[in-house]
Amino acid sequence: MMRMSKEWEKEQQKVEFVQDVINQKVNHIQENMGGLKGGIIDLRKTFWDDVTVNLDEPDDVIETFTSIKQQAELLAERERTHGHSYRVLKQMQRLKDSPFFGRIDFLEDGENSVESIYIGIASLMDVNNEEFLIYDWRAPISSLYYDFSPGRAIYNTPSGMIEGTMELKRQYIIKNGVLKGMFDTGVTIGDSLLQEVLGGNANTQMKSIVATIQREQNHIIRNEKSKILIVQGVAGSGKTSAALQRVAYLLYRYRNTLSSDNIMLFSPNPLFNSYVATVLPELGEENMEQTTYQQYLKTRLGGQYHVEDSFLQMEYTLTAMDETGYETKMKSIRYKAGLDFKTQIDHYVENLSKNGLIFKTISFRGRTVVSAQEMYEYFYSLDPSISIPNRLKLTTEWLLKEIAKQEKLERTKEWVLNEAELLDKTDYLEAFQHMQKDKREDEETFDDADREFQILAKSIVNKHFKKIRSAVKQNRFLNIKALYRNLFTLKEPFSWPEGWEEICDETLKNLKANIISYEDATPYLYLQDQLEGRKSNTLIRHLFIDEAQDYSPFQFEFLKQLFPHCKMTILGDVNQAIYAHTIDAPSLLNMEPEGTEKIVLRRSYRSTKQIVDFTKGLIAGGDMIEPFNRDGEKPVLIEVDDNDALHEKIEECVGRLKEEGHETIAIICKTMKESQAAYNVLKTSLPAVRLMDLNANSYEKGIVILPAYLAKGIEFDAVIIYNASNEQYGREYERKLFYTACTRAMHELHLFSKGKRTFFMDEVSEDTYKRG
Ligand SMILES: Nc1ncnc2c1ncn2[C@@H]1O[C@H](COP(=O)(O)OP(=O)(O)OP(=O)(O)O)[C@@H](O)[C@H]1O
Repeated sequence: MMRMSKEWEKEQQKVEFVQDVINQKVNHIQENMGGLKGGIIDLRKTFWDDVTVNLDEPDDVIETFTSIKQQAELLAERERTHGHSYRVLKQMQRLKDSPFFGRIDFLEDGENSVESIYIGIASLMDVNNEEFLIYDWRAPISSLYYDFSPGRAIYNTPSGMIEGTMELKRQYIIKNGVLKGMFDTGVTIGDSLLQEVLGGNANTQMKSIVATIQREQNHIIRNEKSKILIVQGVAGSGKTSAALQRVAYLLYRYRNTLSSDNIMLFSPNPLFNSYVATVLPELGEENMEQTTYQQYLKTRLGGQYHVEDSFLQMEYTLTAMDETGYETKMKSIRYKAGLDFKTQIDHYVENLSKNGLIFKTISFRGRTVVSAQEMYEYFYSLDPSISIPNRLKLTTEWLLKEIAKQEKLERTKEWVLNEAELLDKTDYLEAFQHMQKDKREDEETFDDADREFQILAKSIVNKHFKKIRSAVKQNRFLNIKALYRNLFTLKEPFSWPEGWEEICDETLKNLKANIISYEDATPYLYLQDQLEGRKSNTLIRHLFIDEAQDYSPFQFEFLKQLFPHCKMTILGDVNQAIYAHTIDAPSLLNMEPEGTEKIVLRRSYRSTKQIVDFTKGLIAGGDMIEPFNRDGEKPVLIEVDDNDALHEKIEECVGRLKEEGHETIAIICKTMKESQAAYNVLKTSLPAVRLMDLNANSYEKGIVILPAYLAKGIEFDAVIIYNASNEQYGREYERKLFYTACTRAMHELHLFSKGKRTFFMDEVSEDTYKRG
């Protein structure tokens, strides 16, 4: 660091100069906004003064409506302008604290002066709006900062490549307008700023990384060409970070055509959603839509079934080994995750195109309106070359007509008369208003009492039929439940997976009880969409799938169908695949459909070199993982004999970690069951400890106990593996879960084991950890 040198002073002056400009601009905006705000308040107060309300004649009504509309538009326009100024103001305020984080001096070929480019989280022009004082980190020229060290350098602009020489690359730490640190980067010097950033405490909210984006991450962030971008990145390599900065980049690059509503992120759990929620707002952008796959399944199936939670499925697969039916469930999970099952469904649908669809009779007050048999005949009388979804549409139209006929007949029935007598005041009034409206349309005069009854009858019957009509419009006359069930009674299935009969029994039993297993939910919806037509989402134009290794090939195909016109960014790590359906299954990270580009990230930034050296020994192919050079203590393994000793040692360890200033400490267990048991004991001696459960959707600093699958994607200053024994982690299948848990640690990793430690450590070199 070049403390207090001349350069330092010059840069501090630059900070102050920029702040001055910001202040002038802020004042200017605030003055304008003050007026605008006053205007809006006045307009709201006097809204009705300028509106002419007259509802006597139809023409007057139209006029009134137009006048209200005009006034509302005026208000909306002013509010929009106000909103925009407000956002700019916020941006300025953010810039003021830390106006820039980087600088490059660039001599473009053919030019004779070097230009100093300062880079920050947003652009800033000088007071005359002529020159850039700060360039947005997403501007084309800023990519030089991320892609090159001093020397020859090149960047891409919409009008072509620009080449030149970078003479200086400098990084800054500026807090509250004061320059705190400054580093010049030579070709061989490591990233000092990154050291500084990574050395700090873990946060309960993810931070933006714009000041230190690494070259390979920049390729992900700025990729524009690929329809599908696949990122295989080792634990802690910045996949999630890259994904979020990429969202910010796309919003900037396509700011006229793309908004945050057009971007969606599938994340691993609700906790993760809150963990990443502040990154984009910090960069001055709105958050994209966020959901979990589970949430999506629940939205679509929750009304009809009890949908098994993916985490409960995981809990079962990790704890129920001794229960009967366990092997069948595991086989079922694997088969239903695969593309063979998808092909099975495709064949089934093909056959259904000829015969075999199952319909539900529509009845009203115990009588049949249209029978299932009639529907069947109508459907299959249609031209077989028309697709099933289109034939269903025609059937819907036909059904609506049949229902309308029935509805008319119903109006003279006895029950209608009875119901009319029981109507309360509001229903009566409603019907009466209808009558008034009808009267105007219809010039003939009626005896009012007679007419009144007719109208009432119509309205009563209409009300009852409304439900039927809406059900028909939603294709509820098609019996998807029965059709899915039938897949498990097929005499000649396309493929016979191992244990098929037991799988069928198990599935049918669940469906009968209105339970849909996690592994059935996707195939079920896929079948439904094949029959009813795809419910594709056209609003979303960029889809991000984080922790993609956890998706089955079937789920991925399904997602592709749901978002057909989308560009996709798929990020994950094959070594963190923790679901039963991912064992031996081809991961979508290994797939390369057409238009795919794949980027591999090998460098791990989260953990110290010592932790990475240890964790890389836990998995096959770990050698390719490169630690970022940041030092810390070696991981510690402590083997104890019994529970009492285990808890005593853990308590001691937590005490020490707290003393050392670690703010987020996680005691990671294998399952929720184990977490609960650990919590019950530890809560007396460590009163501050908290248990994170499935419903947790945010976390705070302190000591938490949680199962590994909930710790996915997030990080802690220190991680304690609650029981790394061979008894607890004794199946090959749990290796990746164990690896995932250990890689959550930034600074310290402590493994406790009741009895002998897991065999996953057999291959780990003894010099990468200490025994305590
Ligand atoms: N270029 C960078 N500059 C600063 N910090 C970085 C950078 N890249 C990654 N990090 C930090 O490394 C940590 C891990 O990043 P992130 O969570 O994005 O990785 P990941 O690949 O999604 O991890 P995992 O798969 O293990 O969940 C975070 O603290 C992040 O801020």
